[in-house]
Amino acid sequence: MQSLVNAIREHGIILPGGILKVDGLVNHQLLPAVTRDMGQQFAAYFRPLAPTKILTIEVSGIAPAIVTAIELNVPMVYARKKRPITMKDPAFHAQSVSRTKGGVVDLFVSGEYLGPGDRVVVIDDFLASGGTLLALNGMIEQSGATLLGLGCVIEKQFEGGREKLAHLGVPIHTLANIVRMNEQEGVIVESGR
Ligand SMILES: O=P(O)(O)OC[C@H]1O[C@H](OP(=O)(O)OP(=O)(O)O)[C@H](O)[C@@H]1O
Ligand SMILES: O=c1[nH]c(=O)c2nc[nH]c2[nH]1
Repeated sequence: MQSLVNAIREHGIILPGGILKVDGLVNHQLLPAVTRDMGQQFAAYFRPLAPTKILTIEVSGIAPAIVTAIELNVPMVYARKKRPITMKDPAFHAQSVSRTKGGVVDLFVSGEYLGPGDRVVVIDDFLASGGTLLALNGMIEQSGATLLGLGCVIEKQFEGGREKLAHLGVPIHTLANIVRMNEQEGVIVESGR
């Protein structure tokens, strides 16, 4: 997705620990044209699979997930990191590691909004180690829903997450791919795959 690649080149900053700061377009500020394009790209890719629901995780997955859900005209559900008193049983639970805040994070999805009839596409902002997508898949399995595919805005190819998700046997679609990044070369980014 060329508009995204251009925005990463313009806004992306390499931080210690292999973190790419893209707060200017994904994680803090959102750009309307680029965000709208994300939804159109994901929708075009996943529409033939006939999903009935988009699943993501708060907070940075919500924007790309909702624009995709709007394009596909299906509901979007986001996993919550703290269980609210409004969430009744059954609720599905998993854990992931927060890459930008550190520590283990609890994830909760209510059985009211995810269940055996659902055909689910998961959308998130980053595919890095793949741990977060595995955690989301764990909740899909608990619910009895069917995982159809995984979509992420930015893939960090050098972290190998795609390989760790291959056993799920579903298509993985990303919109921009960070091939590598370092002080000497900067951010080497290409369109996703
Ligand atoms: O493939 P992984 O190694 O699991 O990394 C990807 C996850 O890391 C980030 O979560 P984080 O909790 O840092 O950020 P957020 O609160 O901005 O969503 C990002 O939003 C993804 O969900
Ligand atoms: O802002 C972010 N930058 C990253 O490099 C990253 N990797 C996983 N999650 C991430 N979030």
